[in-house]
Amino acid sequence: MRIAVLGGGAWGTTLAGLAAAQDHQVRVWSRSGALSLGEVLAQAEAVFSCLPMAAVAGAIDQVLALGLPAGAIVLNATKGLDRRTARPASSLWQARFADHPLVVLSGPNLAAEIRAGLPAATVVASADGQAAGRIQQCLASERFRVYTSADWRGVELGGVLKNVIAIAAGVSDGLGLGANAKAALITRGLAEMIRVGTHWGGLAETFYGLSGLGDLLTTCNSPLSRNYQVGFGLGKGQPLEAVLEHLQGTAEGVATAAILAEYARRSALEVPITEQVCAVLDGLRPPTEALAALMTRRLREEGGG
Ligand SMILES: NC(=O)C1=CN([C@@H]2O[C@H](COP(=O)(O)OP(=O)(O)OC[C@H]3O[C@@H](n4cnc5c(N)ncnc54)[C@H](OP(=O)(O)O)[C@@H]3O)[C@@H](O)[C@H]2O)C=CC1
Ligand SMILES: O=C(CO)COP(=O)(O)O
Repeated sequence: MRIAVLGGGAWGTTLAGLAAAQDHQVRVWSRSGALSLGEVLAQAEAVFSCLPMAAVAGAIDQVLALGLPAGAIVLNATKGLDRRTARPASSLWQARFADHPLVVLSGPNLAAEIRAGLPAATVVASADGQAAGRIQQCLASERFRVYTSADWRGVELGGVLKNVIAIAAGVSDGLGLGANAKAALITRGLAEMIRVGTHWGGLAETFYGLSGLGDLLTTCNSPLSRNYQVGFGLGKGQPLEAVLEHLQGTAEGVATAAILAEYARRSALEVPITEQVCAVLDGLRPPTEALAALMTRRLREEGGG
């Protein structure tokens, strides 16, 4: 396949490497790269969008102005929410490229581990099963196992929503709260992800798969995760600005938490962990008080809803 990769960061270069290793023709567009967007898009059969969320709307405008080859598959690998619409990145692509098959790729995929040749699995999801199958064939290898799914909303939202819980898990470890606390946080975080994800049209069962629970476990447990690193720094008492200054790359959960909390307030959705993550990110509450607020919530029955 001829593949255009948008974004020369950690994830773009990693996906480009996986596709190139399967002998596909890959061209990467990044602002500092040698190729223009027009050169990268020319004759592309698939466009892999691996940009940070903040860059997606602008990139879509530029791609629209240049035009996409007919039938080219749009694959979204961004894990974030759009500040203006509170929708995930694939919605922005879908709104402007309705004639193109849309696929989302999401899973427990820390780029650094994949680049080091460690094994990983992911999910490619689409309403167009043929398009998902083409991407599956394109990327699958002995080191990268690719599953398909029809629940593209749920698959994408798993990757988006777990970033907020990963910040909370980092805070928990930064405070030294132990394994019991973190297990509780991850489990109740998954319930929160399912509450929001099903509200937005994902299937509950998808969140128990690789793109939900799988990615949640990876990012809540690995110091390689940028979102976890943000939380860990906050838990250690550092201000957000200082943590972000030293962070290598994008931590989408910081913006996602604020966008989700605002949306949840307007929609009467219960997102207690996200609310506390926001309060800590905004410097309104120290992590120990956020913990106390979660521990002293109204007592209730366990359950996802
Ligand atoms: N890293 C990972 O392990 C994974 C990341 N993701 C997701 O992929 C997305 C990208 O993450 P990642 O690659 O890690 O991020 P990085 O911070 O490593 O790289 C971001 C890339 O996007 C380019 N970029 C930044 N701003 C703009 C802009 N305004 N216009 C055009 N290009 C821009 C960057 O700059 P430049 O053009 O200067 O090169 C860089 O090439 C995120 O949504 C993340 O959640 C998903 C799975 C795994
Ligand atoms: O999404 C990821 C792994 O699946 C990457 O996580 P971070 O963005 O937190 O580094």
